[in-house]
Amino acid sequence: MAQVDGAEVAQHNTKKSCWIVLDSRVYDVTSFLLDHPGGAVVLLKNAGTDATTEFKKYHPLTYVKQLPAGSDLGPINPNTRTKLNKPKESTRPPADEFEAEKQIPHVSLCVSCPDFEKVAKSVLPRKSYTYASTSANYGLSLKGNLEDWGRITFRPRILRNVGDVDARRKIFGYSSPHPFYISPMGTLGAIHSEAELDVVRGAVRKGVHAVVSTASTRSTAQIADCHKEELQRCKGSPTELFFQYYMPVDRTKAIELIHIAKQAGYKGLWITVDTPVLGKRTTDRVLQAEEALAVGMDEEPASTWETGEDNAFAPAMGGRPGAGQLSPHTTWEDLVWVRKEWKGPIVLKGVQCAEDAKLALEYGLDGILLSNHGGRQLHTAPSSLMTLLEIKTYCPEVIGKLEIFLDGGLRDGADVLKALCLGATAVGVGRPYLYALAAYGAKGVERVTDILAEELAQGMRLLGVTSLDQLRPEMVNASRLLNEMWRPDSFSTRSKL
Ligand code: HEM
Ligand SMILES: Cc1cc2nc3c(=O)[nH]c(=O)nc-3n(C[C@H](O)[C@H](O)[C@H](O)COP(=O)(O)O)c2cc1C
Repeated sequence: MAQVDGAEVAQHNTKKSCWIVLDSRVYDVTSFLLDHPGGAVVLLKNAGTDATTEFKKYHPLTYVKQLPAGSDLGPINPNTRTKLNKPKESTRPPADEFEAEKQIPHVSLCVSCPDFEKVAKSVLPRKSYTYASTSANYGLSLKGNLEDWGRITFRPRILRNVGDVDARRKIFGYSSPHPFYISPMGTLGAIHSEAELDVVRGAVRKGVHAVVSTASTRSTAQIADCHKEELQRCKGSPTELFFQYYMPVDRTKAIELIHIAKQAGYKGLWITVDTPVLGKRTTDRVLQAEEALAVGMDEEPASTWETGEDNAFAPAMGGRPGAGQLSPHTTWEDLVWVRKEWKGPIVLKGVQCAEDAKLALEYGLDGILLSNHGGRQLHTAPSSLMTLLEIKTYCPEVIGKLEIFLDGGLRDGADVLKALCLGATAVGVGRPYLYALAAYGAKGVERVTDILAEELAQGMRLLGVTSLDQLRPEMVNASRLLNEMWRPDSFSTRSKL
């Protein structure tokens, strides 16, 4: 294929004709503009430029294979690179690229989880911070998640010899010094240049387990390799990786993804079930509209999958579902074929009522994660604590038979303790790890783990226990939440519970 001149590429910088250079090849992405799950604006901002660096923040280079046939126009003539346009800089690069440590507080000054958000906000590009912090509609699910932990109080016991405490917990037989794990979060390349790799490094150094997102920036195999390498360095670390699964629409791809996760050695499949379509990420929408206007477009039209039609796929950064990752058609019956493909433990991520917890047991699942996706999906969804109380009230048998996980709004070791008192196996922590990654990379991930572990151990002592097995429901007062818990009433059809 003939080489393409940089000056010619530079001229194709509009929505009528948009060319970009990726990894030394020129691509005509005009017909792809409205199909790009990340939106047309980001491509237009990079029109006529070498977008490789920007592209690699979000995608593996293999993504270019998804472009329509005929998009590859050939290699760029290396002598004409200087004639390319320069990318339009509208945001600061991620923190690690501008020597963040010189400009931000020392990591030891972050002493509680909420401290990391303040630092992250000051170093992240606005788009990335918006992506991380956004929640559904006008934010009540997120607010409920954060507040409900404070609405349960402890009933501590005294004089119990609490000199030594042991906070070890097993998730499906895999032991960790910590009863919490790192929740899966997609597109971490927008947060830190090392993305999921630094999450894994930090996790291994502290022995905390992690669940890796389908929508990760780095490939499943890269992340698994990084895990192995870090384990070599930190001999004896018990950290295991589990895989968060967004089910692709296409069955062949869906099975292929399960096999990729199996091949990479992930120990469990966390199937996300609270996202048949993407929630309304309001602040993201505002930002997208602003960006569209900045490059001379009216508000960007929603793609067909964004409006929840047939080919709805996985949520990605910025409130747009990403092609090929998420099926809105999934039903309980799909779990039957998934089980044939995946022999290890399976967890349903996003159970939000007692009826579904019971169904999960009937369908032979191994665990359930009570979660409303960090308040990013259904507006005014129940907090995971509320769902746990429902389960304890209406189908307590589920608790001994399935491993029970909770996530959403956990910001303190004491929150972890409350969940465990009420019967949780372990809990997931999301944004605090993401914000810490943004500001401090792997060091931040380590620091969050240390903070939670210290708060937890201290909480155990002050509560009067020395091991997690001693935690009991009567050690907390959940009356306020119980008062508000759902009850079958005359409006309900006969409950199956
Ligand atoms: C060349 C072919 C490209 C393909 C096939 C592609 C594909 C995708 C897909 C599938 C997603 C959804 C999330 C994911 O799966 O990771 C996405 C999101 C995104 N892409 Fe691309 N992409 C391409 C080019 C680019 C380029 C050149 C840039 C930047 C220079 C870019 C920036 C982004 C961003 C920022 C998002 C997330 C944005 C949001 O959700 O608001 N992409 N892209
Ligand atoms: C930025 C961000 C990205 C996320 N990406 C995913 C994802 O790819 N898959 C998924 O199942 N959950 C995803 N979640 C939800 C988390 O796994 C988890 O349920 C939630 O963050 C827990 O709440 P917390 O952030 O308040 O701790 C994401 C959450 C955030 C904040």
